[in-house]
Amino acid sequence: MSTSTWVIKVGGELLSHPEQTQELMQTIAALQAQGVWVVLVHGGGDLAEAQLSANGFVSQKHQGLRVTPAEQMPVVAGALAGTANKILQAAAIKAGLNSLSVSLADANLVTAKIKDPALGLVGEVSPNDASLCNWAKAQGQLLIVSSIAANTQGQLLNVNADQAAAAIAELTQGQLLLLSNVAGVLDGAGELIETLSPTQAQTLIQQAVIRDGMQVKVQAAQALAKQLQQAVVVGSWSQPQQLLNWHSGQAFGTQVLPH
Ligand SMILES: Nc1ncnc2c1ncn2[C@@H]1O[C@H](COP(=O)(O)OP(=O)(O)O)[C@@H](O)[C@H]1O
Ligand SMILES: CC(=O)N[C@@H](CCC(=O)OP(=O)(O)O)C(=O)O
Repeated sequence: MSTSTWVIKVGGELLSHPEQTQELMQTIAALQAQGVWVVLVHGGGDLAEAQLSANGFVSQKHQGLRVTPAEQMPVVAGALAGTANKILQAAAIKAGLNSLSVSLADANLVTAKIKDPALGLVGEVSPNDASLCNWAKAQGQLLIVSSIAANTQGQLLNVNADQAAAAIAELTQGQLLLLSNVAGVLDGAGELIETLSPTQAQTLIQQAVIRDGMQVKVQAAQALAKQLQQAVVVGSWSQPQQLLNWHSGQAFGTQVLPH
């Protein structure tokens, strides 16, 4: 059986739904049995927000990205590379999956640099070394990846998890699925957009119909779709069964098209 690679990204809100988290892991086990190797990239924005607030910090977002001053980085790294990453690792173990939970800073997966000093320690990443991925794929190990990176100056960087997932999909030449707390990209009337071309996306962003975190998501999806010349799915994590249906050819969510 030939093995295909899927990079599935889940937004942090999933972590507040343990039953759905478990269902997702069971679905990943079923996909693996059908010859799909999965990398699970995760967010954890809600958790980071809660931990920052518990530590007396006020956190701000700029165009969907969390401004991350150096003094807030230990808390953000703890929430994302620690709590969120290991909650998912534990859920994978419960589902009987053989898995390894790491961050973008591990195994030279990516190179990272500061995106814009005005945003603090927010990182921008490019794919680098696929050795760990190749090994994990050969072993049939699920890889769980948090979006904490490090630059060559030894600074931890906070990377938007959709951008992290796009870099890992480029690294592995995998199919990217960005799963969030909404059915997909919605139009001005709140209806699901089934296919989204670059021109349509540009218009909807200009009209602020696509905004905040969804704008970052759509732009990451578009860049990757163009790079790999294949559609990227933006859908919901609430019905993991859709992933199995998708494997048998049934579309769900929004297909973000390369052209
Ligand atoms: N056009 C749109 N369609 C769907 N969601 C949108 C749109 N514009 C903005 N959003 C917001 O984007 C959110 C998803 O992005 P984000 O919060 O970053 O999710 P995640 O944490 O899952 O990556 C939605 O819950 C919604 O509030
Ligand atoms: C720079 C930046 O915005 N980093 C994000 C990383 C986590 C993330 O993207 O989480 P979700 O997928 O749950 O939104 C943050 O701190 O929230």
